[in-house]
Amino acid sequence: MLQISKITKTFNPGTPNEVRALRNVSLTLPAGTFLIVIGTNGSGKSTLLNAVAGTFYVDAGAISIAGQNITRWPEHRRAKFVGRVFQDPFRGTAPTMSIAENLVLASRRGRPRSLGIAVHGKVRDDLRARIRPLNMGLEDRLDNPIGSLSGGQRQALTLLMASWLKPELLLLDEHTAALDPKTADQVIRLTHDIIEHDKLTTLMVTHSMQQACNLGHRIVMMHKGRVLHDLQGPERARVRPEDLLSRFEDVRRREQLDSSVAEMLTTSYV
Ligand SMILES: Nc1ncnc2c1ncn2[C@@H]1O[C@H](COP(=O)(O)OP(=O)(O)OP(=O)(O)O)[C@@H](O)[C@H]1O
Repeated sequence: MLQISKITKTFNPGTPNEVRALRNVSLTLPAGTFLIVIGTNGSGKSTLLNAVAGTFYVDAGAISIAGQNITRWPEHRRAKFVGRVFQDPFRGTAPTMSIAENLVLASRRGRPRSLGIAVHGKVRDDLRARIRPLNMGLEDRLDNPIGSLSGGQRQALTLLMASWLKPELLLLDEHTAALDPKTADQVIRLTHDIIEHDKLTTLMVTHSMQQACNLGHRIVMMHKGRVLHDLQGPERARVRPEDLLSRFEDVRRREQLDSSVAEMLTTSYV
């Protein structure tokens, strides 16, 4: 269960570069909920994920995971509960270490690193069995450095590693945006299978309305640091990509109207 209560985050407060990235955002995700986050550029989607992961502390409000208030926990302490995959396939893995070594480290998240990375015998067999379902032939390349893999192969492994220990929360930030369409589809199928199989509570940011409609249980649309729409139940079940696009169009029209009104007001006062 993830509970976000009235969180706010302002970057560069009191300066000309001030950005109110999150304004009083509240969300409750019962355990096992797969939430898709969509929204206009700069609406606060990544900031929301960063706030939950502990990249920074929020200015106000509270965040709890599995009943524990983690609002003031540093990022490394939250990492035990949170698995994460970024847009950039080059983040999240150690490029000079082998596939096997990376996987062993993922399987030990939150435990001392001084244990050494012995990868032989049964451990190798277990690793092979875990990565075979990716259907990328990586089970025969356990000793290859991760840096030698393609972006899609790396992203599939990063996803596997992030979900290895069945985290309380999985955060996916546009994790297929840098992949070609075929590889993106493959990683999305894998995403669906892992989340369904392990019933992981998940927040996934995407700009693809198709992905938003095909995946998950609930869709939140953000705009200017706020949750503008929260589609659940029958409303979520009915929604189509074109419906979501028309909601974006509404936002754009309202923005245009607001700026025209502001212009008119400014003009009439000069
Ligand atoms: N570390 C930071 N310092 C200053 N401003 C930031 C920082 N992180 C985000 N912002 C600003 O906060 C706002 C929200 O950014 P965020 O990255 O959360 O948007 P987003 O919805 O993920 O956008 P996009 O869809 O374009 O990736 C933006 O105006 C962004 O420039």
